[in-house]
Amino acid sequence: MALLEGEHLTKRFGGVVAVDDVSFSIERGETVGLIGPNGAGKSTLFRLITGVHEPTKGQVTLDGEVITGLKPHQICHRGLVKTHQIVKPLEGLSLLENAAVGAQFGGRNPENPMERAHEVLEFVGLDHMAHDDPDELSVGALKRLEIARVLATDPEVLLLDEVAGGLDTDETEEIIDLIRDISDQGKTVFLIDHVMRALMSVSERVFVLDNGELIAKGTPTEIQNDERVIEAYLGDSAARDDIGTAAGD
Ligand SMILES: Nc1ncnc2c1ncn2[C@@H]1O[C@H](COP(=O)(O)OP(=O)(O)OP(=O)(O)O)[C@@H](O)[C@H]1O
Repeated sequence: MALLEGEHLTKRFGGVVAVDDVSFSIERGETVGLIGPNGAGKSTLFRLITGVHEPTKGQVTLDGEVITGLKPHQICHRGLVKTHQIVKPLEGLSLLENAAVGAQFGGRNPENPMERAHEVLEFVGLDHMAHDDPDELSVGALKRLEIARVLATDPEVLLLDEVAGGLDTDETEEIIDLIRDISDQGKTVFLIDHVMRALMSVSERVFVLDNGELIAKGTPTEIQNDERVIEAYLGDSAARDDIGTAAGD
């Protein structure tokens, strides 16, 4: 049975159909990438899954149970959590305290939040800075702190929203390795990223949204050679070049 399923998900904002009858399923332990041109509906689809938006139609099931209609914190307690695209650590709190807040309030096992916080900071390579102020962090370290924050909740499914965005080459490599480590722990990962090299190299399957519609699903190689996908990106030459380049990975 699929771990995460969307059935006929649709979201309208007035006259805009941001997500249009999208159905998908993701198996336990899979890493799946979600791509699409700007405005395709990727963030909206993630918000329908995490309970930030209610779908106009359709539903999401997690491990066979409908989660549509639940609040984001309730969905988090069921084991599905998303990183924020723009990382804003809690002001005045150390890295350790930021991660501990995730464990304490979002955690499925909230005992010993400080211990859990240390564990996840170590996992993302930041435990040596546990008592530092997040203000001092590089963009790459901030993204890793955000991943630590969600890992602290002990999720089964992680939705990663542009965790490779804005990173330099070395930081991108570190994030790719970190996503692989998360996947190696058996977690299920669904990620949006405009950094094609990162997304294509970690994803077992890729879904493509265009104008709210899911126009393709397949392995990275299938997606990079799919005519409809290439067509969808034709207006965006940088992304098209990225898709082509990533095909060599
Ligand atoms: N809260 C909202 N109210 C009204 N329209 C919205 C809202 N959120 C998204 N939209 C619209 O829905 C469409 C899909 O937007 P969305 O942000 O989901 O796309 P995206 O694929 O995540 O884009 P990007 O890659 O640029 O982040 C766009 O036309 C957007 O303007």
